[in-house]
Amino acid sequence: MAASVQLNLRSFKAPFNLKPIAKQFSRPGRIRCAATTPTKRYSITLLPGDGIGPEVISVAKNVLKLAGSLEGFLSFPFPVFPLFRIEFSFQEMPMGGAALDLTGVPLPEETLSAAQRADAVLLGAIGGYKWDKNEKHLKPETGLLQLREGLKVFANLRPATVLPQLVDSSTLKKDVAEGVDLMVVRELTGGIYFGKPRGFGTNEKGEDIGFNTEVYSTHEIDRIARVAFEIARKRRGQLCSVDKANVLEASMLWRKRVTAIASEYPDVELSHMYVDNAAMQLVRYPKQFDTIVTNNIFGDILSDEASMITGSIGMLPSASLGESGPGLFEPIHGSAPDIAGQDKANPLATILSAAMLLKYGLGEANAANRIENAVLDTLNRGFRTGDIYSTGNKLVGCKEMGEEVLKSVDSPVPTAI
Ligand SMILES: NC(=O)c1ccc[n+]([C@@H]2O[C@H](COP(=O)([O-])OP(=O)(O)OC[C@H]3O[C@@H](n4cnc5c(N)ncnc54)[C@H](O)[C@@H]3O)[C@@H](O)[C@H]2O)c1
Ligand SMILES: CC(C)[C@H](C(=O)O)[C@@H](O)C(=O)O
Repeated sequence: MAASVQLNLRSFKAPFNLKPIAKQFSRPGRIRCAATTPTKRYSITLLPGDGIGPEVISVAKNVLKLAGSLEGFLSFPFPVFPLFRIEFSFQEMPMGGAALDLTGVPLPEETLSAAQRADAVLLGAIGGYKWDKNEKHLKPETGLLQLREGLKVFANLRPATVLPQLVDSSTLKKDVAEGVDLMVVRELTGGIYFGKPRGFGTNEKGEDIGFNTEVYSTHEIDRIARVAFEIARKRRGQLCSVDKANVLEASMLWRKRVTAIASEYPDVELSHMYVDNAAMQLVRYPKQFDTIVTNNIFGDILSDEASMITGSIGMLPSASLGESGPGLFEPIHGSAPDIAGQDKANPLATILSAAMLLKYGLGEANAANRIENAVLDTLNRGFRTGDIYSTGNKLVGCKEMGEEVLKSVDSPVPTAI
């Protein structure tokens, strides 16, 4: 099936539905579909990567498969029957350190072309101590940047929502963390990560230097600003643009263009904030933020900071979208080498990334909601990995957490209202 992956700005809304689960519909019985039942087929490229990447991807893949298989049933009036079926075909490809060990490069051509051909891409995480001293072009991280560039996914959405179930896991006081629901819109394919000139050299004193360039053009700022305004419009109508316009020329242009684009969105309230203040405000009073738009490097840092408000970096999903072509969906955390291979990773960020894949990548909002509700249900039933554990809950590993989410996906379908 052709990907439903165009950046459909009108369809953006907060990817996590926190409204109380009020209605419970019985899941339709298992029905053997007639051969004539229309089938939606989606090809998903899986990039497990390194460290905890394979652990969390294997869990998320099962959740995705099950959620897809439950779609297409019309449950009222009885008898139930399938209107359509969803089938996924998964292709697993090496990426990052795993690819370096296998092929000598962090993003083999075959991996990039499989990702480009897919309807959507789900990535675990890349990197690890083993490759930390590699030359730049042989670092796992370089492969990730090449992938984002190769897929042209310039808009990175990183929602940070404090779930009522996890408010005690936040490092912030309950009254500060409670109710936080923000979205960081990070520019992903420009700025200092990609700007030229860059490299190593020597200065006039003969000293070694390393240098990078923060550069943004008008069209790069305009397109990410429009994505952010569209998202803010679907949320609470407030957009805060974060920059360093008191010092950096690239930020001065950023602020000028975001202000200009604001005239297309009179219903959205725009504010500007310097990044140092934003970092402080995020821990002082995070509820003031609705949607944040910022450049590549500030978005990287602020979204990690925002993750701790929610309890753990193991909870935050992300979606990276371009104007066309497949989206890239990944948890915001890294390969966590300190806990890799120990069944300690929290798979929820990757499971929620799979939900974002369904919603933003394939337009399957119903299946996405099913997964989000299953995550809430699993937390309601008291299951916690170590990073979000608090007394009175049940401590589980990555695999068991995945099994519990599967049970919640497979149980009566909670419909959020
Ligand atoms: N998108 C990516 O693939 C990505 C993102 C960030 C970092 N990295 C890479 O990952 C490697 C490790 O980086 P780092 O240590 O700075 O960041 P990290 O996110 O891997 O880990 C930071 C801390 O958070 C914990 N953590 C992360 N994910 C977790 C999860 N799902 N469940 C429980 N705990 C979790 C880790 O155990 C660690 O203590 C580096 O090579 C880095 O470049 C990759
Ligand atoms: C691993 C690294 C290249 C990456 C980034 O800096 O974008 C990571 O920190 C992230 O946030 O996904």
